[in-house]
Amino acid sequence: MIEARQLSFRVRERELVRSLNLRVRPGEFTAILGPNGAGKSTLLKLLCGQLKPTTGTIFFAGKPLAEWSARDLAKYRAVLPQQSAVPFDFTALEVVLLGRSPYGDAGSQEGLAREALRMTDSEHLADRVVTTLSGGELQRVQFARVLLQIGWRPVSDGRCLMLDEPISNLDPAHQHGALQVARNMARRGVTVLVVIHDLNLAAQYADHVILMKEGGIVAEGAPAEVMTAERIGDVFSVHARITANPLCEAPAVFVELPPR
Ligand SMILES: Nc1ncnc2c1ncn2[C@@H]1O[C@H](COP(=O)(O)OP(=O)(O)OP(=O)(O)O)[C@@H](O)[C@H]1O
Repeated sequence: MIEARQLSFRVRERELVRSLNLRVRPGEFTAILGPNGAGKSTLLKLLCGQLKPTTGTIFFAGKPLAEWSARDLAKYRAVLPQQSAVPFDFTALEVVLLGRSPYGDAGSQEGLAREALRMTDSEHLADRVVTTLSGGELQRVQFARVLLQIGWRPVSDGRCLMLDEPISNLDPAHQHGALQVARNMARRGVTVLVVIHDLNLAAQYADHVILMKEGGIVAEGAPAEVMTAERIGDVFSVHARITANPLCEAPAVFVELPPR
C-alpha cells in the first residue's frame, strides 16, 4: 500500500507535482495516465523515494518513507525506471540477479532468476551480454530483474511494484505478456503501479486509473468511469470517441487531432 498526503514537488518556480493526495491499493493494478510532461514520472520518483518532496509525506504500509531503511525499502518496493542504466558487460542473468541484492543471496538464486526471465519470455537471453540486446529484449530483462526483487509468491504485506512505461519498447504480444504478468502480481496481493501511455491497454488491464494533467490528478477510479470522451479529449487535447472493446469488457478509445 502506498499513500501520499499533500505531495508537492517544485523545481525553481515550477510546481511539477501539486498537492496530491492518493492511495495505491494492494491487490490492484493502478495505471497513471496523462500527456507528456504531466508529471507522471516525477510522481513515481517521489513515491519510490528517488526524489524528495517539497511538501507532503509518503507512507509505505502506513510507515513514513523517511523511516524505512534502504534495505527494507528495497525488499518492499521494486522500481523499473523509464531508462535503466545497463551494467557494462553483464549477462542478462547477472542483471536479473541484481534483483536479489537486498537479500544478499544472489549467488544461490539462479533458478529463480531463470524463472523470472521465463515470465518475461527472455530465458533464451540469459547468457547474452546486455549491451548487445535489442531495446525490447533489454526492457524484458529489466522487468525480470524487478520481478525477482519483489518475488511472485502471494503476499499479505502489500509490497509494491512500480513500473515507468514498462512496455514502451515491446511488440504487441510482449506488451500483453508484460501487462498480464503485472496483473497477475496484483492478483497475488502486490501493489502494482504502472505509468503507461497506451489508453486501450490501460483500460484493458488496470483496475484503477489515475489521470494526470499539469502536475495534478484530474480524475481517478475504474477505467470506464474515468475514461470519458470529454475528459480524454480535454486532458490530451484531442477529439476522442469511446466504444466497447470487442475483445473484453473495457472501454476502447479512439482519438484524432482536432481540426486546426
Ligand atoms: N529536474 C527538473 N528540472 C526542471 N524541469 C523538470 C525536471 N524534471 C522534470 N521536469 C519537467 O517536469 C515536467 C514533468 O516531467 P515528467 O517526467 O514527470 O513528465 P511525464 O508525465 O512523465 O512525461 P512523459 O510522458 O513525457 O514521460 C516536464 O515538463 C519536465 O520537463
